[in-house]
Amino acid sequence: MQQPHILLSSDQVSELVVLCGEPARVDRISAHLENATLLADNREFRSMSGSFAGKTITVCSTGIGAPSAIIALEELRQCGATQFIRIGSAGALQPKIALGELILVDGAVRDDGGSSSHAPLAYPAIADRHLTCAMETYLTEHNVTFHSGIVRSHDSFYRDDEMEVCKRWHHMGVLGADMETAALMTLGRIKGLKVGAVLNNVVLYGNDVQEGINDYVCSDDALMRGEKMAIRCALHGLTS
Ligand SMILES: O=P(O)(O)O[C@H]1O[C@H](CO)[C@@H](O)[C@H]1O
Ligand SMILES: O=c1cc[nH]c(=O)[nH]1
Repeated sequence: MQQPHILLSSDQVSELVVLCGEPARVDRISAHLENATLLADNREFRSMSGSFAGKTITVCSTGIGAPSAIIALEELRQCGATQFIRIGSAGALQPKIALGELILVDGAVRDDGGSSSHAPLAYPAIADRHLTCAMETYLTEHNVTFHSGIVRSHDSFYRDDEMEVCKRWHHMGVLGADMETAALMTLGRIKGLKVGAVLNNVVLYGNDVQEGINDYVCSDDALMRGEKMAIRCALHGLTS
C-alpha cells in the first residue's frame, strides 16, 4: 500500500534509511550513493534510493519538527524500514563545539511535543548502541573531531527567553539543540526500530540562530564539510 505522506510503498523502501530535515539535503546525501534515483517528492518528504557498500539505502527528508518526523518514521516503518540514522543540523550549547563539528547523539532531552503524544516524559530518548558505535568507530578511524553526548530537541527557537533556555541546558552539559532527534529515538524505541543520529553544528554557542542557519543555507565551507563528514559517517554506520 502506498503511504499517504511519503508516497512510498514497501517495494521501494530499504531496511536501511537515512533521515534528514531539509529536502535539499536528500540530494546531497544521495550524491554519495551509486545509482541514486528519486522516489517521491511530496510536502516536506523527498525520498531517493541508491546503494552504498553493496546495500540499498533509502534517504528521506522529514521537514522541521517532531510531528512530520514521526509521520515519516511511521510510514517508512510500515514499508519495512528497521534502521534509521538522522543526519541533522544543530546549534551548539557548548563553546567547545566549533562550526562544522559533529555531535554523535547518545540520547536527547524530550523538550518536544510530538514524542509526548506517544510516551510519558519519563520514557527516555536513547540512541541505538550498535549504530552509534559503528559511527564512532568510523569517526575515530578517520581522526575526525566529534562530541558524544546528549542534545535537546525542542519545538521553537524564536522565544523571547531563548538565551536563558540555552544557558539552562548548557549548564546541564547538553551539547546541542535540534528539533527531531528526541521524537525519532522515542518512537523508534517504542516500535522496535534502531535509531541513531549525527548532527552537524551550524550555530556557535551564544550566537544568533537565524544568522547561523542562513550561513548553512548559503553553503558556508566549514558547515558543508561537516555535512559531508556526517553523511560518510552515517552511511558507513548503517552498512558496517
Ligand atoms: O537541518 P535539520 O535536519 O532540519 O535540523 C535542524 O534544522 C531545522 C531548524 O533550522 C530543524 O529541523 C532542526 O532540527
Ligand atoms: O540552533 C539551532 C540550529 C539548528 N537547529 C536547532 O534546532 N537549533
